[in-house]
Amino acid sequence: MNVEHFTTMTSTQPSIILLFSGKRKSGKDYVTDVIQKRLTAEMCCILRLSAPLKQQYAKDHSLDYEQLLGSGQYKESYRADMIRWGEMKRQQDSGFFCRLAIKHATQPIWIISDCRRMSDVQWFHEEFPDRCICVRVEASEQTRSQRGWRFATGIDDAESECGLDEAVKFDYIIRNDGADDVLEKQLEDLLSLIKSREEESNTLHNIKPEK
Ligand SMILES: Nc1ncnc2c1ncn2[C@@H]1O[C@H](COP(=O)(O)OP(=O)(O)O)[C@@H](O)[C@H]1O
Ligand SMILES: C[C@@](O)(CCOP(=O)(O)OP(=O)(O)O)CC(=O)O
Repeated sequence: MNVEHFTTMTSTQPSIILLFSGKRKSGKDYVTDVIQKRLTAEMCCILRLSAPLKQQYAKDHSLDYEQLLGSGQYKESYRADMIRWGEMKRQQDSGFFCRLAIKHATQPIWIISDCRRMSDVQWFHEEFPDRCICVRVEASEQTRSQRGWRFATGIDDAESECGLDEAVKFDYIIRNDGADDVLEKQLEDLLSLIKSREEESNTLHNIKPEK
């Protein structure tokens, strides 16, 4: 699909917000990177709820922020305590990390690549009604294990990994077990859904696309 099909919004308000979730090593970062490249950096930005969390946690504990953003063991070493700290902050203010994550976003299409809790999804639906698309990335435990996942008690059986397992109506589910052709077909379908929803959003919010 050519990105020319997507209108360029003149408003600083997003026209579409893609709320991604998925288990560890399901491929959230991989899939969202591909979609953002297809939509171009001018049209679409990836926003991580974990980024402001990791930034503050790294500052408070004199840790390497860049390594916490990575996918290695360094991050895993601090995951449990970051979860604990993050949940404490959310209990005080459920939108705390959401507001920080979107603070500097200017593109018309936002990808929130790491939703984990119902409070994350609810915040975006309440702040941006009719503009959210919920996407789940799924992979088998075998595939996830091949990508380096190992079950961790207190993490893989807790809210951080299970908070969106039920009671969420996903608009689209991406099966990401490694077959490139299967993934490609799904990405094309999702891009079509994004286009149609963006057109609906423009109409609903009466925002005229640039000529
Ligand atoms: N469809 C795919 N094809 C090839 N590699 C993939 C695919 N999906 C995920 N990966 C790889 O698997 C690992 C985990 O993916 P990642 O996106 O980091 O998962 P998550 O963000 O859900 O924890 C990464 O090394 C990533 O490059
Ligand atoms: C404390 C966390 O924000 C850490 C999230 O780190 P990542 O988003 O890097 O995790 P994966 O990519 O799924 O492996 C989780 C939370 O419950 O807030």
